Amino acid sequence: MPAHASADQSSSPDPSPDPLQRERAHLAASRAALRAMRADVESLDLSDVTGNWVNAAILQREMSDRIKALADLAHTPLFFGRLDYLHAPGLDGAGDRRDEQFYIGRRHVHDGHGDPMVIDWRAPVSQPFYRASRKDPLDVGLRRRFGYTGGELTAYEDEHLTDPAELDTASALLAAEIERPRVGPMRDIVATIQPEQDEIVRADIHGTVCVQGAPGTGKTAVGLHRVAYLLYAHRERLARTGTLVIGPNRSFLHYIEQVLPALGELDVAQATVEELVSHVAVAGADPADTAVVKGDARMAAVLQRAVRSGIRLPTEPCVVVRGSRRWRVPAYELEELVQELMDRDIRYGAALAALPQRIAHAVLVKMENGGEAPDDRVQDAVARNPAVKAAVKAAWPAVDPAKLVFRLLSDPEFLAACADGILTPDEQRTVLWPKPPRSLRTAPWSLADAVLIDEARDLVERTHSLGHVVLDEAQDLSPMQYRAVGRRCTTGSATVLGDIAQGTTPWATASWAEALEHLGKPGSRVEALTKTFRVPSEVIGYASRLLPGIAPDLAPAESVRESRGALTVRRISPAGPSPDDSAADDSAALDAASALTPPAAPAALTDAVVAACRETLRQEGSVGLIAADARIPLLAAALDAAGLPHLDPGTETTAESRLTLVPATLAKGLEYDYVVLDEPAAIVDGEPDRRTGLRRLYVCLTRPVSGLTVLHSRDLPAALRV
Ligand SMILES: Nc1ncnc2c1ncn2[C@@H]1O[C@H](COP(=O)(O)OP(=O)(O)OP(=O)(O)O)[C@@H](O)[C@H]1O
Repeated sequence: MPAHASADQSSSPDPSPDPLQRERAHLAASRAALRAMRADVESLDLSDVTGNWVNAAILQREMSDRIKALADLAHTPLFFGRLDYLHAPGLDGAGDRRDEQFYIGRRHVHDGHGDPMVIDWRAPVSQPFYRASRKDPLDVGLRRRFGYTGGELTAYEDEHLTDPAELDTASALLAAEIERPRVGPMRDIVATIQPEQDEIVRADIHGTVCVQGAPGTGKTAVGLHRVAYLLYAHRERLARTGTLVIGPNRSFLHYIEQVLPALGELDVAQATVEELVSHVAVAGADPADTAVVKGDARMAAVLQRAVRSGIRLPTEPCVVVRGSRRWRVPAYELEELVQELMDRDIRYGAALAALPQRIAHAVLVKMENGGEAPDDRVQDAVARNPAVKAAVKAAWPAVDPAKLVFRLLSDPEFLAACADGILTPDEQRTVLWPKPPRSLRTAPWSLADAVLIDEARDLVERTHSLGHVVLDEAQDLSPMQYRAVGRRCTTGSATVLGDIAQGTTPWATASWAEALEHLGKPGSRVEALTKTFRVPSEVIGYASRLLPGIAPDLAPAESVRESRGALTVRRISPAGPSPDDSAADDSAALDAASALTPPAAPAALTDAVVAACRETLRQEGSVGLIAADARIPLLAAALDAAGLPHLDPGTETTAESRLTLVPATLAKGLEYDYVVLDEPAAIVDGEPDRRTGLRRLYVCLTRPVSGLTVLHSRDLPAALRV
């Protein structure tokens, strides 16, 4: 692929013979056009068009969003690619210009005549930028990628896809983008989306897509670009129905929250599962075995019974007195009405709202038979009659979801009645609170309890469903949590992203087929991403040694990074680092030696970790010190004592502050140029079982982009010793 980086600075009249100058001229003209578009919007006078203040406020907001979207961000290139078609393509998305050359960028820019200067990356005409290949050029003669330095267009790279003489070489610009040091929040990848990723980004909105991807294969990036794509392709529909991105915790959401705004999409909600089900304040945590049972899909059946447990078939008639007359609906007729509602597949609350109307209707029929001519207003009045209300209350009592779950968890007899044949007696004992709380307010609600309440709420009243939901780190959800997410997209679709090998909850899913079933999207397609953009080969090779033990069905990822990455595994003896301490394979010998020596004093390890952080900070980019949660306070104090400022994972790294101290349980989804990993054995021990511990370690080992330093005083897990 011919690459060009230098410009001929000659001042020849436009069009310049130097292609780079011509491209710069197009960039300057596009920027001017964007400024003009923005000025147009800013100068619109809304005073005539807005009939009332509500409309005015809405329009004003739309306008200010549009003005924001039209900002020319100095460090975000306006276009990053060019496609020269062999023939004029279908004009969909390209305005009415009958040209074969298109500049591809983050947003659409047109000139004063309405002719496109830059085409949105999501338009159909841009798609071949991501998909065209020598094998299938998709009518593209030339694909040009642009390189920028500090907002200046400084290079370009050409691929003549139909030229058999041109060699197929790797893109240096793509490699540079992948290798670029990471500081600050996650950034978009629009310029370098890969074909297999693009397939997922542009998948049809009607279907749910599940992506199994190894660490760093771009699952999160793909999910976010997919939302941006869907908002472009189905803007009106999704503006009505809404989109939501669900992530594992706030630090993670903070890390990704800039990506969609950078793509011009400001209106996407982001939440954790906990936030979705925040009907009660979560104050407690369940022991693992309790959480597993509470998260089991069988709990849905228990709740179904519990919600309906108060229904009673009437045995008394309902007598309505109106004026001087009494109307009597006999018990058998009421029973039929209740039975019919029980048989129908409608929400408990909808049936509760329908029953008084049904009874009132029965009264009205009797009135008509008695020679009266009642209208709808009479029916409403009868439905509100105290006798009808009392009959409804006796047959179909209102259900408060939180109270219901409270009762289930504190009343063994009620639980036994609802769980009979569904949960074993042992399981029932497991879910009961050891000491029933006094009141709803003082109950030690756990996240699993909040999910149960959410399920009960949905049985009473249908949960609002969105147009599209992206669920990241999906492997960690319990079946009941999948159901909670699933009911938020019953009428829409979902993008489910995860990695079975990174499942670190006791209820983590064993298979995507099962997860999709619980989500209510059985049989959805599952795609695999296997090329890691983050983790260098040396490091992914090392971490993948854990795979046979933690997810035997998964193949190791392949790294697309140019740099093999630096991997150092060092045992710290009580006296300090061992003399020979550079490469991974040293650890086996060192481990063998350690059988004779007592475990290293933690102080020596901590000193070595602080020294490694200081050393690593000499290089450009971000540094993450990842350690077992229990070791965080000690390490924080040691870093403070050494005068090394450090951040929490939720805080953005900046050029001045590049070191983040990361508890192992918060490392998921994050990445750093360099990772210093403290005492793997402590990370494994931090989890309730060994497999989960090793999975947590796998997550931690796969956070670095360029280098990994593992420091340990205790033995490494066997798979990592050789
Ligand atoms: N096509 C691409 N071009 C350039 N960079 C990419 C591309 N795809 C992914 N990346 C980069 O690779 C890194 C990992 O991506 P991402 O975090 O989305 O992976 P992931 O699969 O969600 O990882 P994990 O499972 O570890 O959470 C990010 O820095 C992302 O920007």
